[in-house]
Amino acid sequence: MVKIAPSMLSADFSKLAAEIKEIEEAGADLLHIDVMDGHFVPNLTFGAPVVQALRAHTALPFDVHLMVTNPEDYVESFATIGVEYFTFHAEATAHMHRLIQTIKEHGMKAGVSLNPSTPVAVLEDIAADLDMILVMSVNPGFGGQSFIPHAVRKIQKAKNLLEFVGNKDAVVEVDGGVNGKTVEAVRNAGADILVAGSAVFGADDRKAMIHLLRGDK
Ligand SMILES: O=C(CO)[C@H](O)[C@H](O)COP(=O)(O)O
Ligand SMILES: [Fe+2]
Repeated sequence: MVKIAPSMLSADFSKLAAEIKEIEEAGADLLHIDVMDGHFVPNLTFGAPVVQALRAHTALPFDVHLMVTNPEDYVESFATIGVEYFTFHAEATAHMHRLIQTIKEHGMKAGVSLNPSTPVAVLEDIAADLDMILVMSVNPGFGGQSFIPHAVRKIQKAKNLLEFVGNKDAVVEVDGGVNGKTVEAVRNAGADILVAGSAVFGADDRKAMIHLLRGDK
C-alpha cells in the first residue's frame, strides 16, 4: 500500500502545530517538509529551527526535502532533530556518494531528488546506497503546480533501477501536482510514497482526501 506524505508547504504557516496535528489524526503516514533557501529555488520557506520546534508536536516521521545549494551544510542540524529521510537534490552537489554516506553516518535515511530535466540514469552508480529516489513531477519551488506527465515514466525507471541493483529497501517518492486526477497514474507506476500539498491542505475534508489518494477501500 502506498504512503501519503502531506506537504507542509500548503499548511497555514500561522498555526503549523495545529495543522500538523490535524493531518496526523486524518491518517497521514509521513510529514513532507520542504526546505527552500531562495538560491537553489526562487522561494524561501523555513530551516532547522522551525522543524525542530515542530518535532514535539507530532509522532509522524519527518520527510525532509531540501531544495538548497550546499546541502552538506544542513546534515548536522537536521540529524539532531530526529528526521527519517534527508533528501537533497542531485543538481545541488557534485558529491552525491559522499553526502549519502554522511547522511547515513548521522543516523538518517538518504534520499536524492531529481528535477524534471534530470534523468534517473545519474543515480545508476549510487542506487544501491540510496534509501529513497524522489521524482519531482513539477519544477521545485512552489506548491500548487500542474503535474508533469513524463514523471509517470520516470517513476517506473526509478523502480526498475532499484530492482536492477537489488536494493529492495529503498522507496520511490513522487512530489508535485498529485491530486485526485493524477493519483491513479502515479500509483500504477509503482510509487511508494505520494507527496500531496495543495490537494490535502486545500481539501474541505482532509481525511477523505488522504484516504482517496492512498486508495483505501
Ligand atoms: O517540493 C515541493 C515543491 O517544490 C512540494 O513538496 C510540492 O510542490 C507539493 O505541493 P503540491 O502537492 O501542491 O504540488
Ligand atoms: Fe517537496
